[in-house]
Amino acid sequence: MRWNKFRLKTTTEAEDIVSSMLMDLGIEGVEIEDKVPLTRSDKEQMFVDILPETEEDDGVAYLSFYTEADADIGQTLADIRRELEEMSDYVDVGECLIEESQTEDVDWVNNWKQYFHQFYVDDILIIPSWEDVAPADSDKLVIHIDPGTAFGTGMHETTQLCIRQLRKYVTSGHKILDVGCGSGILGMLALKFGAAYLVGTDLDSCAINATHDNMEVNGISRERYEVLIGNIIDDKAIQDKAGYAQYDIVVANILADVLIELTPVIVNQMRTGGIYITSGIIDDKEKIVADAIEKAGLEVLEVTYQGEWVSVTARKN
Ligand SMILES: C[S@@+](CC[C@H](N)C(=O)[O-])C[C@H]1O[C@@H](n2cnc3c(N)ncnc32)[C@H](O)[C@@H]1O
Repeated sequence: MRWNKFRLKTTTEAEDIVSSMLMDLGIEGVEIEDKVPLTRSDKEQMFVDILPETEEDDGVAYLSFYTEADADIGQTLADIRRELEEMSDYVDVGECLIEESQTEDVDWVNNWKQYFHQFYVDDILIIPSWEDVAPADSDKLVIHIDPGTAFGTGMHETTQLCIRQLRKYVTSGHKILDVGCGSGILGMLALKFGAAYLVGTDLDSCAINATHDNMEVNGISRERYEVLIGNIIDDKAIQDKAGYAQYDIVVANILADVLIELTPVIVNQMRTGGIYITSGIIDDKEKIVADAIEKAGLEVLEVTYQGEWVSVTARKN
């Protein structure tokens, strides 16, 4: 099946109000292209720390939406033009040109799966939940994973750095806190390495279903873990739910700037002697993260590297 694509030229000033007008008229999703720099919270969700150089914001925004190729949207387009006309009395809606084109039917949510195949992190086999384990691998430590729309296939260098540190430091009976759990991959592996209980937390509500689904596929029962959604950095309710002075290991694979704010808070969740495993640190931010960790009273034990990414492991003495 093919789709019709409509691309409306407007302004960054009007993009939010025009998007919501399109949704009110029954358009189910709007793609926004503009040159407005990403906010800090955009970057945290997207896990990007260095951005390509972009052109300066010129105030122009393009809003695209799609309809089935045979849908008659003549009335909707007329309604959109009328609404834009009315809006132009109080906001600069720009040129309001609407270009129409045809596009392929691509399942954007699942398209990436064709590039995700089983792979090893040392001797751990990480396998998409839609692939089979070969008989020769049946004796291996296997993790089945489908991150859904959350982050965490295991392919990213920062995830692998954390996996190796968890393997090294988790011992039987440990209680683990996984901050920024995404697909649940790190907590799940910690449980496989012998941990007794896991609390995962993330800002992104997609992490809940992704973590539950992955735990189930890997045979981990709900009594062994829980997932909390919210920002543990400043949400006291999440901090209280996670509990204080009780984690043997806290793992956080999040961007450097978030780790700097997280560290002085999360130190309260750790028990004395507990280990803090961080990654998500691009190489030129190694020092500022290590400094923040020391400033929070932790002793840096190890710094490990993969590609341009860094992991810092520390202990609360
Ligand atoms: C790089 S992903 C890590 C996912 C997974 N743990 C892994 O290692 O593959 C970072 C995750 O941290 C989450 N995140 C960012 N800031 C956060 C915060 N303040 N509290 C909790 N989660 C946060 C993001 O939503 C994202 O899911």
